[in-house]
Amino acid sequence: MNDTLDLACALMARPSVTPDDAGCQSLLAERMAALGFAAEWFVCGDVTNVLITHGAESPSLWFLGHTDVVPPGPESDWTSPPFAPEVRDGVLYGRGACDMKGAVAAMVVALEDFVREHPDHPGQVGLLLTSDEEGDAQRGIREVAGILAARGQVPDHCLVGEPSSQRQLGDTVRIGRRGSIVGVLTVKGVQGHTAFPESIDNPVHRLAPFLAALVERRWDDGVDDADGQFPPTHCQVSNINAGTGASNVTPGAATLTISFRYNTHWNADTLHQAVQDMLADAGVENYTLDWRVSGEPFRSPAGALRRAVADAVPTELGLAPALNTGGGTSDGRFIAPLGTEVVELGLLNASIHKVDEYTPVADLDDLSRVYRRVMKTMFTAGD
Ligand SMILES: N[C@@H](CCC[C@H](NC(=O)CCC(=O)O)C(=O)O)C(=O)O
Ligand SMILES: [Zn+2]
Ligand SMILES: [Zn+2]
Repeated sequence: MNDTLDLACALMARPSVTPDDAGCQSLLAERMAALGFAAEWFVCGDVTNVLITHGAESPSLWFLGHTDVVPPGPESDWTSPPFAPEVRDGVLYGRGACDMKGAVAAMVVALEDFVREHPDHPGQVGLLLTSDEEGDAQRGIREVAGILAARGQVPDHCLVGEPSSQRQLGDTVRIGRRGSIVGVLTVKGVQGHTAFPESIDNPVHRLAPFLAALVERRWDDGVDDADGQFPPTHCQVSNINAGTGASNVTPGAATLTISFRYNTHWNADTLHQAVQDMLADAGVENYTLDWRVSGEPFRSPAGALRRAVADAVPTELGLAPALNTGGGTSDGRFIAPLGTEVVELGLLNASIHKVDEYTPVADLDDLSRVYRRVMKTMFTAGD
């Protein structure tokens, strides 16, 4: 019997593609109610959020996770069906295995074990879940954080379970995240016959010098200051679209999607301006440029949670984690601005969003033990 594995499988069997929670959160809330946890629901449109807590005082430590998963793509590409979790050679396969139903199961089992052992613990432990982390993230933790902040109900510490580990469970802990913005640039032109260049205006050709400059640009050298480090800012083209399909017709417009991951040298406004300046330098005039800000960079100052994690990982897993701000962004970006200490530790990230997503089965219990030790360190004298 492996409680963490069983619970991970029960969650993974529910096809909770964003924003559908598919009953994952009520499964957890009902199960944890048996140990005296209280649940508060935040249903925001088609997004389900829940805060499940035990204890009512300060200090508070909430785990933060999501029950939604990205779409699996064609099922025929998977070795076993994405929503029929399967263990092969000690590895659990299925959508959500590492991102992040496995970590949610580890959190729940850790919380249950901790409360069973310390029913009268000081402070508050909890679990905040959303079904809109993988989507546009408007009505998930962003909205709940606003509601809680208005009430003054802000956690002191928050442990996010996104898959931070690279090669070995616990080798990487996130202590902040870069900012993320997406720009959609549409360069306008005049469609026409390729044999008559004098009567056309090819937007792909207009785009080319800008694209070359964008790809070449070194935005900064990263940040290394008293508050910690950030990797360099970079920009990736994620989509480029133009053309009618015909080989002798020039397109009327070309569209480029660019994704910036940036450090504190920049903010959304300064990046917008920098891209507009580059467009002007490249002679691109007839265009539209729409931006979506996913989140500004954040770093969490060192506190009791970071110390507890930095102690729990070597104690339980026998290795010292690297502390960094790499990877994508996370829902921690909505919690950190409340003044909460945010630290992130989760499963291996090698297969996130991929076909045949997986996690080693042993990592589920190992992660749960780390989470439990963090609570013991923070709320009891430890063991
Ligand atoms: N869907 C939202 C937020 C996107 C968040 C996403 N985060 C990850 O993939 C986490 C990976 C990791 O743990 O490193 C991202 O960074 O794109 C949006 O688009 O705003
Ligand atoms: Zn995730
Ligand atoms: Zn994800």
